[in-house]
Amino acid sequence: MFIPTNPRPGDDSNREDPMNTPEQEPVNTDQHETVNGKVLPFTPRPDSASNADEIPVQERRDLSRSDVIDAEIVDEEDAEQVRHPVLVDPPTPAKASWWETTRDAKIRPLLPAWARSKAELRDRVKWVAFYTGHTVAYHAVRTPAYAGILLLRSPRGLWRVVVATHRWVYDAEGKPLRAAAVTANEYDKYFKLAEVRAERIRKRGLLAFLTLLVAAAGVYVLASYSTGLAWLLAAAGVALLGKVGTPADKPVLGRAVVTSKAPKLTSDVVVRALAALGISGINQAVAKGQGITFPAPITRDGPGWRAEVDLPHGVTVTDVMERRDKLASGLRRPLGCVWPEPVSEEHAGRLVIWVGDQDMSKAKPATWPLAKSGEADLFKSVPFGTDQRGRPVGVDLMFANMVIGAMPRMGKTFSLRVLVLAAALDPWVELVLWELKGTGDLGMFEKVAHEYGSGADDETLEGAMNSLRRLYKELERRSKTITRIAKENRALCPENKVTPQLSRNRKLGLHPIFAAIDECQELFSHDDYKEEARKLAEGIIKRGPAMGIILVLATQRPDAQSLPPGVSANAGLRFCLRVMGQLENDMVLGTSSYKNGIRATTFGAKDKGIGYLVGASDDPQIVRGYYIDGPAAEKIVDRARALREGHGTITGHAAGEVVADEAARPSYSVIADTASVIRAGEQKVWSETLVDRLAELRPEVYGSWAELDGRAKANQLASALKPFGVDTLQVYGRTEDGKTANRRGVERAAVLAAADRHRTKSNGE
Ligand SMILES: Nc1ncnc2c1ncn2[C@@H]1O[C@H](COP(=O)(O)OP(=O)(O)OP(=O)(O)O)[C@@H](O)[C@H]1O
Repeated sequence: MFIPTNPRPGDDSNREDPMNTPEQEPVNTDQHETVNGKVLPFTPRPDSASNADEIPVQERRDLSRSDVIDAEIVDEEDAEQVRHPVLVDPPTPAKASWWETTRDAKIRPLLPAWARSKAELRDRVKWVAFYTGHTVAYHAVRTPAYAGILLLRSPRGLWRVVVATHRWVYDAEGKPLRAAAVTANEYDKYFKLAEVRAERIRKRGLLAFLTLLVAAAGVYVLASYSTGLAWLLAAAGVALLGKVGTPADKPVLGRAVVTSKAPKLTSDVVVRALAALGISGINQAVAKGQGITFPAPITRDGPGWRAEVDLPHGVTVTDVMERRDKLASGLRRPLGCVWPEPVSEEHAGRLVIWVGDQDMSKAKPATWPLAKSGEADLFKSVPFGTDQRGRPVGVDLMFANMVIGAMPRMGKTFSLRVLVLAAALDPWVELVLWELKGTGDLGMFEKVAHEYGSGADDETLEGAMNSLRRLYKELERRSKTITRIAKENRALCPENKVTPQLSRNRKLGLHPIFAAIDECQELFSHDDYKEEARKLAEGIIKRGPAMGIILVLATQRPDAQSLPPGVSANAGLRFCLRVMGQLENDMVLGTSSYKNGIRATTFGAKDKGIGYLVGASDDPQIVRGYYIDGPAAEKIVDRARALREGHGTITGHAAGEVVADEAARPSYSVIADTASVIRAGEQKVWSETLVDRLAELRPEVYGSWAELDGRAKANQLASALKPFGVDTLQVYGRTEDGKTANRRGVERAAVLAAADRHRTKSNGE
């Protein structure tokens, strides 16, 4: 299409009124023929343009009006440009070459998704093995019943065999033909058919007789050879006759596995369901018989069907997502099976509808990949749950904070527990855990937590506040350390934040800190603490991620009083299980989430542990957190404790210290610290080695010890441990360069026993 280059209003010099410019050059019509758009008659026709006076006045007015239809006024720079139209539509590009199109093409994977995922493949193999085993066992148990049924049905089978043989020998199939020949008085034909029949009876009779004879002789020979074989033959014969005598509608074998096949998803069903949503854009398009297209075939995808749909122009995926219940009704499937979602890399009208065979809440929960073995690394994604299709979903906790919100009893603590378990299985992570409901839901973590408290009383709240204060102060210390390192060696700290390498260097004290507060509303709505808690949490949530401090807040009352907006707005990860209203939904998932169709209000009472997870990937995901009950969590924590003992990272509460009030008490004890730095496999350790480790653990306390020489280090530790009843002794060992040496050291058992005594004493005080 062209833009007619109209003159500026009031610009007489450029005015292109045909009445005023009779001498104007005609436009080159050849150019019009070459373009692929609509040509506007923006100048007088060539044959008459040379003489405008020949155009009747009315026609000239019409022409000038038609010039501006569909047009846009553009600035012309000079009169020359006025005469030449400007192309609006770009010229049709030359066809892309094979090279260009294939280079941008989507490469389809060689193997289906289930064959590429180890977990899914293992799952399938397990299922096939279970299925086969179960089927065999099911039928084996019923063998006597099957034998009885076959025996009962064998006489009928024998009768059927006799009748069928008789009909075959006596040519029963030719009977209708012979009868027809008789009715039609076709004697020749009848005689021919009769001859054929006689011949058949002779041959078939002989064959039947010989077969019977051979079979009888065979059975007689085999039976006289062995009685066992005779019984076997008899049983096989009876079973065969029983099978023949079985009515078609009453099979002998029952069904070991009853499958309820989910209905197939077809394009008709999808279009019908979309048309029933009451979206005018879809309705208009469907009425015209166009508008909804399927860019890819509808396929099986995991345990369900996947349809990719291009919605009509102007209709967005959000329009559909916010009507999920209506879509489910249109598809005639339970709500928990229907999951519309956008495709972020495509346009806003590209919709994927995944329809599961089974309601998500009824599907068997997947096992947490770290449940039996393995360590976690918070610098990498940790397994959190599975999506609707059963695919694992992980979260990157490092450099993030998280908010978990839900109505009571919907799975908030269980979801938090999964994250704490992952953090516990990373031996370098310091755990700071406060459960302010007082039910002890996180009690199993006492063995590994640096700080722990459970309760709704003032003392526990004060403890939680102290933790926040400590973490807030820790931000300062860490930021100074990071700035110093970045100045000294940029390569060590390129992004001015904690790196895995820095976090492992215990001298720097930059190890990850995972702080979780369950039922955080107790702090944020407490009359005395709310202001300070808000300030501290906001500071930690904003600055903590870069410093390796992760704050996870869980609440069953996600409103402005319970979760200050400054805190919730800065959380990178959000998990919202069932909530009652738009306000709570947006509080946890972020402003406008509800409007955009991300609605945790659509979850039902049975959707425990299922929620919207935002921040873990480009698009919000529906995730069901792994289900790990109390006893299973206990076992995992035992493993985590052993792991931490091996790395010498049992500190604080787990090591028997009381770290509730930093200001009032010393936040360490040398016996607990010594116990924590002796590794699980070490029976005896040199004192100087322990002093070096203590200096790494708490540089501000033991740093000066590490500067002493070997003998002085041993003396220092000996006098520090003496009050706890731990004596030093001579220990044989090897130096770093492999030489044997006999130096002063301590016995692990003695240190652990003394630490235990100290802990009991402290708790009793
Ligand atoms: N991922 C899950 N899969 C299946 N069931 C779950 C899951 N998570 C939690 N549940 C069930 O939901 C129940 C409530 O969970 P949880 O104690 O975590 O709720 P909550 O939201 O913390 O409750 P409250 O607000 O009272 O603390 C559990 O007893 C458990 O049976």
